[in-house]
Amino acid sequence: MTEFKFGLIGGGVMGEALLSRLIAQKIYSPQDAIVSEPQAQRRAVLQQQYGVEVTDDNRKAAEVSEVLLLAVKPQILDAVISDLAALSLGDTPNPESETVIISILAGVPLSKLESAFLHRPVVRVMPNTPATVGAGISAIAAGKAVKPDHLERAQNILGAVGEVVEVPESLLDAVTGLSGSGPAYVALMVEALSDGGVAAGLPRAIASKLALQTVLGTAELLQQTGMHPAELKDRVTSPGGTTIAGVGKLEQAAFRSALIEAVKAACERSKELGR
Ligand SMILES: NC(=O)C1=CN([C@@H]2O[C@H](COP(=O)(O)OP(=O)(O)OC[C@H]3O[C@@H](n4cnc5c(N)ncnc54)[C@H](O)[C@@H]3O)[C@@H](O)[C@H]2O)C=CC1
Ligand SMILES: O=C(O)[C@@H]1CCC=N1
Repeated sequence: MTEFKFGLIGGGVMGEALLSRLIAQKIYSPQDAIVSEPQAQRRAVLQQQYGVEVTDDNRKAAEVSEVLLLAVKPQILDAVISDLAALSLGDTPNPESETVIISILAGVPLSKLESAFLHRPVVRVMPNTPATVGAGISAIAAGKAVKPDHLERAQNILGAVGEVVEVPESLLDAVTGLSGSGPAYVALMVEALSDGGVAAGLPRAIASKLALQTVLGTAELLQQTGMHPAELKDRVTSPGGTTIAGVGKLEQAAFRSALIEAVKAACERSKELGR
């Protein structure tokens, strides 16, 4: 039997985001990766695009993997667990050859995964879609059976797609509400800024370019200088000028409160999904 090293269960949006970067960064070669995905069309895309082996049999992927990444929706987890029930998953006294299970499922607690996978090493992770271009950020929490070698394997994988922070598991729902879901909030903002530019008379292509680069450049400036966002806002707002007129409108529309509430709502939904 072929020995794979990286098994992906669920070749959807986030699974592909991680897979694509791991292959591009040569963390795993296509021959060392296998994806289990029930949709034939998705299997064909993944096989064609990345040269990986594909299957519709979760057990096949799990059996041959040193790292098994679970990337299905939380609602599908029970089906996956029953597929993988009783698999030995590298059952060995040597922790180095034991399969590490990495779950990126929003909300699903380590305790559920550990009891389903017979106390195997499980790492719970919340990544985000900028992982596709190596600009992701993942928060990770290690399960009880995770040894340093296992954690290193998980960190190597996530480190290849962006930054990694370790947090207590109790904070992962909050992470989900902020950085896991955050790319959608930022994408809405870029789209709305572009719409604003069009409303003010700019051609769409120029408005979109200005909107995107403004978000990118502002993030870069804050990161490189370590400046507090409030200080940057103060620097941009000239007395009696244009920016304070715009900021006034944002405050009137409760822009900041909307973002705070969005993060809180997504955190709550993550908790619900885990119940
Ligand atoms: N999309 C995102 O930005 C992020 C998603 N996540 C988590 O990643 C997981 C997947 O989310 P998405 O990629 O957005 O969803 P998705 O729906 O794009 O991908 C899920 C994939 O799993 C496949 N699937 C369905 N049943 C299956 C089964 N029984 N066995 C194997 N595969 C099966 C589906 O066909 C689909 O391709 C979720 O648990 C989500 O919480 C985490 C961080 C960010
Ligand atoms: O929307 C979701 O449920 C997933 C988890 C974080 C981002 N996407």
